[in-house]
Amino acid sequence: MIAFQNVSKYYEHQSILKNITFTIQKGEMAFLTGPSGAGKSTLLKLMYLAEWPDEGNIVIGDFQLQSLSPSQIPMLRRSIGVVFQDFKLINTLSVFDNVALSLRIKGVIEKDIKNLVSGALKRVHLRHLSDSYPLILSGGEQQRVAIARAIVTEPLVLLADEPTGNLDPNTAIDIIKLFEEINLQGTTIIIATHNKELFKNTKRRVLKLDSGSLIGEEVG
Ligand SMILES: Nc1ncnc2c1ncn2[C@@H]1O[C@H](COP(=O)(O)OP(=O)(O)OP(=O)(O)O)[C@@H](O)[C@H]1O
Repeated sequence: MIAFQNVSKYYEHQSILKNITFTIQKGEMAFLTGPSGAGKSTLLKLMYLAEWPDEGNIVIGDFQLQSLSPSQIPMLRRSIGVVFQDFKLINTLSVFDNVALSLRIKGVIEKDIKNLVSGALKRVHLRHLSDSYPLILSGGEQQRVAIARAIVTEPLVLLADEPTGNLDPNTAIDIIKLFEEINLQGTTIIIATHNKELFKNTKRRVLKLDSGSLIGEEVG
């Protein structure tokens, strides 16, 4: 499903990711861990095309990144959902409208938007907050809205970059349980975190990154 083959990335001639090779199976939920500055965010950025590799090959589903045509780039971006530490919600839009935004940009008709957004909010257990605005929600609730926004387009892959970094430990575990539920419904998920507590006892693969190199993997 996802394959990195000898991928390297440089910023200003400095090597940030070094010869990275790994695969993630379709339907897998895996963690990517390592200390601050190890390159976790950069590695995720290569998957959602915020950055491009300088060397090596990346395959995501049916897409080979090195031979993507310009018209395939938006198609690939649409098949990947991303969740960030700071939620990145639009505070002047309601929960419903935050989740609906990408569908509206795509031109989906309002009747379908209503069904899709309700479905996504149900999956994150937030339907009752549909008309609320982000700033009155707790951090955990805001992250659930961000997750609903990421899954409303039914992406093949959901990427999460330190998704619990702004949350207290119990809320963080609840968010990981939510990812588990979403994964059970078939979405491939990769969660980048430096927080070992998140993958302890999950029995999920944990890829370990240090100073830009994959130094091994373990089972959480
Ligand atoms: N746009 C950029 N230009 C130059 N250097 C960058 C850029 N983005 C990241 N870096 C450097 O690349 C290295 C890896 O950064 P990255 O954010 O991928 O690490 P990380 O493991 O996600 O760290 P953290 O957990 O602190 O977010 C760091 O040394 C960082 O300073």
